[in-house]
Amino acid sequence: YKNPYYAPRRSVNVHLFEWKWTDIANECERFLGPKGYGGIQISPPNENVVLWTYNRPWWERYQPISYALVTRSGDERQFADMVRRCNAAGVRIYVDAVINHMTGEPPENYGTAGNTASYRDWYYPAVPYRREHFNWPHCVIDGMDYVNNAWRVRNCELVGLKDLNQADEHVRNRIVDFMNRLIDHGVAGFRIDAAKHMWPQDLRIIYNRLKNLNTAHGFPANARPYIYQEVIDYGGEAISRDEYTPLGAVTEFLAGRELSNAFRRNNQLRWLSTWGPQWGLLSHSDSLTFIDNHDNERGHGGGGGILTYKEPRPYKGAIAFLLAHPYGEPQIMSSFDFWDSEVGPPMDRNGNIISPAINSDGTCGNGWVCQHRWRQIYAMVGFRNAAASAALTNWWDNGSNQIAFCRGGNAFIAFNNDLWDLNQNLQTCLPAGRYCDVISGDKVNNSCRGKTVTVGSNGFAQIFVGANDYDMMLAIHVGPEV
Ligand SMILES: O=C(NCCCOc1c(-c2ccc(O)c(O)c2)oc2cc(O)cc(O)c2c1=O)[C@@H]1CCCN1C(=O)/C=C/c1ccc(O)c(O)c1
Repeated sequence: YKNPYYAPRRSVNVHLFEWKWTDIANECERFLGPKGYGGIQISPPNENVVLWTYNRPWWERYQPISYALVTRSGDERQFADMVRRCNAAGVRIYVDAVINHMTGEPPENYGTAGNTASYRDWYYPAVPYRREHFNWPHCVIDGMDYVNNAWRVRNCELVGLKDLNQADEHVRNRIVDFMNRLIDHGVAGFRIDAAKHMWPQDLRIIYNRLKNLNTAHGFPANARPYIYQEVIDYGGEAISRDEYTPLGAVTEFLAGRELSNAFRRNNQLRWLSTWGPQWGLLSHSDSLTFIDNHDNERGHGGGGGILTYKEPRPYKGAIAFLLAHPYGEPQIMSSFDFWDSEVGPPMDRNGNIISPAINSDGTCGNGWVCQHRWRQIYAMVGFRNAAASAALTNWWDNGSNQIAFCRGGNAFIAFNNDLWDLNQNLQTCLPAGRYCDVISGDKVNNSCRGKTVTVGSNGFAQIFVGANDYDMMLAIHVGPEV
């Protein structure tokens, strides 16, 4: 970093949903590293079922066939190259681990059509998994089980997907071998898909058998993989995310729901002055936060009403708040454009995924949305890095939807979601000087493409955010973004 005392932590993750490994490696070097992103969640890297009958839906990657590292995103060599190049660019790789289940009905493994008693001996020969490695007797989770039968949610099939028995030593060892091979390649951690559907005590045993991170990739000695567990829990279910927080971090779905509500004006922004555990959210160190994810951007996961790229202005506002506030470990969704909840990534007629095109203005084409390349979003990554561990101070609000706060002496942000202008002389907590509003334009060679803010010797500045400005926030900060 330019100022040695100033070591902002890179912390923001981006979910490069359905991206190919070669494209990710390029994106690490040409964009994510330079912009200060901390990590990438990649799509499941292991072999999955091929569902042409549904025209290659996005969720086919959540139906494993084996733990071979071969998918439409690339093969094991390309995977290893991506992890090496991204680590070298300062961007960590987190693997979406689908270890609760395998595929739906394994058509080619059936003895006779639908007669479950005649499964052939080998189910998934490439692992191998056999009949005894799955939960029996056969049962499928139904809606009411989520509310009143924790046992069935764990031991029955999620939408008919063959349900592995993680209490079985052979199953544990196959899963651990798979995850340790990824750790050998240099990954920094895992998203545990469908964690709610596995017993915490089995997960604890599996996590404890994982290797320390690979020091050959720049991790300190004895570093443990960062684990964040997908537990969709809006309350009212038989299973609580609190069963999983002793094991690792948990996806905090309430963050996206509450901030979507607030930035849709269903709740005034002023109430966000107490944002964090006081809102019933997980404790800071347990909480992987996001506005939308691959599932609820399509309306699944019971969220509904979640802000997505389809409503850009409030979406950018909600993301800016998520990144400006010190609470939680935030993750940005980076989507492909979709028109129905099933459609998969842009592909050619042979089913090969089409790479994102990078336009001259830095945005993406070929059907990729690339939210992580939106100026208002990458600017807030730089803001969060500059804010580092500084506390939230000097909260101001106008009693409704105009708010502002400092991050110590490092950064200042103001939001206006009211229907009238914000025009106030506010304490920015920053040293005197001229600052670029990084939301309205990039800072290029010490000149501002967007608004300029002059901070006086008392830290105060005239802050203007018009009700009809292109964006609803203004953000300034000191020091290097990365
Ligand atoms: O209508 C569907 N599914 C039923 C409603 C969503 O239920 C699913 C949940 C789910 C939903 C709500 C919960 O409270 C919960 O504990 C789990 O988690 C999954 C995890 C997987 O790895 C694979 C899946 O197929 C699912 C799934 O279908 C369509 C068709 C099949 C896949 N799918 C989907 O919609 C696929 C959704 C999906 C896929 C991957 C995910 O990580 C995820 O969270 C959802």
